[in-house]
Amino acid sequence: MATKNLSVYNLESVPAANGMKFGIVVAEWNYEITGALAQGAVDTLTKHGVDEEDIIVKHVPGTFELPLGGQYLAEYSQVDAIILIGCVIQGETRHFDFICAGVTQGATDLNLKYNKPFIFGVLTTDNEQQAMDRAGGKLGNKGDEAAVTAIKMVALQKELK
Ligand SMILES: Nc1c(NC[C@H](O)[C@H](O)[C@H](O)CO)[nH]c(=O)[nH]c1=O
Ligand SMILES: CC(=O)[C@@H](O)COP(=O)(O)O
Repeated sequence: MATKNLSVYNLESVPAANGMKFGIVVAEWNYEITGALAQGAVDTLTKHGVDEEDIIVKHVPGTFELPLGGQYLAEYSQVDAIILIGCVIQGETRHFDFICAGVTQGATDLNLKYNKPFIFGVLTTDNEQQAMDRAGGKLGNKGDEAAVTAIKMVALQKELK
């Protein structure tokens, strides 16, 4: 089955995001990738009505630190949702497996601990080309997907509160 383009979505399915506030935590590892993902997320948020001043962008050393960086934003800022941006590329050892497991469990735990959307904007790839393809390449930008997901989850929570 063909891999989905991460930047292709039904625009009408995305609620207006005016007034919503977002945090974005960006891993510095593979920054040529994560920087592009973060820019895609910011561009998509603003396209759907978010003011740039309502987007807080912070950086952490690596993907393993994303959950704690997200927790800092949840504790010390007033954002409605937090997007975690990282790129883990398989190396020679099993380190890849442990980073991916740690960020996945960490992000999952934060969603439930804070009753707030923490969006998994992390690429976990076999090689750099797969990452490039998903950071503004032929398969779109995972940052776009993460931003749309964040908007939809914030809108859902506002609807139900
Ligand atoms: N290999 C990658 C890493 N490794 C660093 C870890 O994320 C972490 O910062 C370190 O283990 C110290 O706790 N990080 C990535 O984001 N991507 C990688 O491919
Ligand atoms: C995913 C990683 O931590 C990776 O870059 C480390 O490479 P290696 O497994 O070859 O040490």
